[in-house]
Amino acid sequence: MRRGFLKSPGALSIAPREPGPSAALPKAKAPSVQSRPQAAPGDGLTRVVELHPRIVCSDIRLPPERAPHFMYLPPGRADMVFVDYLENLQAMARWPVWSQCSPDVPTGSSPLYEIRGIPGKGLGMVAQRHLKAGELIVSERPVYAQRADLPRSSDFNYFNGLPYIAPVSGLSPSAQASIYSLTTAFGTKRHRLAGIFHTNNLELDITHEPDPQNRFVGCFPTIARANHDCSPNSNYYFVFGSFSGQLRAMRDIEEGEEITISYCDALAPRVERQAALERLFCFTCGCPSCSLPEREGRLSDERRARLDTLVASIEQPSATVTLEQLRDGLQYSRQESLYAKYAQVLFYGSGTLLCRMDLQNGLEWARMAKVEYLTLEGEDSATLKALSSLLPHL
Ligand SMILES: C[S@@+](CC[C@H](N)C(=O)[O-])C[C@H]1O[C@@H](n2cnc3c(N)ncnc32)[C@H](O)[C@@H]1O
Repeated sequence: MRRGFLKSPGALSIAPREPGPSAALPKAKAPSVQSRPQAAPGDGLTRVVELHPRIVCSDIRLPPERAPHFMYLPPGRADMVFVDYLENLQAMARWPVWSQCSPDVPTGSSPLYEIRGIPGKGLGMVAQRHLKAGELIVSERPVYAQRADLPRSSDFNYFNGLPYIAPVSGLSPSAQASIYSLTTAFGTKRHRLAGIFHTNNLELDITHEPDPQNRFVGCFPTIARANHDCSPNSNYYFVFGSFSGQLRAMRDIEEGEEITISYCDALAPRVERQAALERLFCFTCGCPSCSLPEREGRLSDERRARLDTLVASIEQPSATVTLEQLRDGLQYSRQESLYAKYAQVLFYGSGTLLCRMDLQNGLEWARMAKVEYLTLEGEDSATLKALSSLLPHL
């Protein structure tokens, strides 16, 4: 099995990403310690490997180089736990980011948003005042993070929760409370911790390699409260350098409006989006795009399908699309209120135009892409930085 080695913060991805699902806050009643699953079932299988920061082997039956280990951060505290191979955790422990800042576990309160009940959706985030496009709504470290595909013994599964019980049980009480306050979409079908992480984890862009075995996910207690919309108004972005998740308004959001992100492939047809949301998050999407009447719904699907084809094609350096087709892509993204796609069309479109020496349009599109990525991802945007270093004069 290929082992991805973590790079120090600062390694950048230039590939624009789609946001994934979200995470949550501790405000509401966290179950009492007594009602939480006890760590006992996994205890006989764990072994402390290092003390500062604390690294624990989670299954001593596996060869040490293949066994998942977990590490508590920042050193001396346990606000976050990371599950990965030992070698990667040891490399990560040396990152300077852990001493640069150690934000408290978020409390969920903010003048920008309120976490409250949303009919038919459980809790959600609601803007407490007008939020401007590009405004940072939440910035937080994950409380739990892991390599997505780790080898496990057959008795470590979703039903008994053994992959999660021991790592979570060593977290600080506030970090544990923030996890246990989150919702699970899977009821009794999965162990509560497995259900919570499967419902709330978001992708962490830790490496710049497009290698599926290097996928990482993490749980952000506040961002997790953002519900889904197929044309979301905010964007989740992982900032590798500070190891934090950020939620930003992609457009102006009115006071009282729900703050939403996308959990699925926004360009898939409506039936496919709905099937994926049912399967992965156990809800039926009733967002405005999914609630369009038959004819408008079909037109929306067509625009998204054309946008999908265009984006797939301009991601290739040898794309042969016309300026007219690129402009159509911008129009479809605007019509579907897909701001992340709008930025992607500008970014890849600028590359396509520059490649065929259309300097005037290519540079203008690159300039517009910078503006969009600043709005979507802020100044730490890897795409923004890549554009700035390639075209510093823009
Ligand atoms: C990451 S959580 C979002 C926060 C969650 N509503 C809560 O109470 O903590 C994902 C879960 O929220 C609910 N949810 C999210 N978006 C929804 C939507 N558009 N319609 C209905 N339920 C939704 C589903 O139960 C889903 O499994």
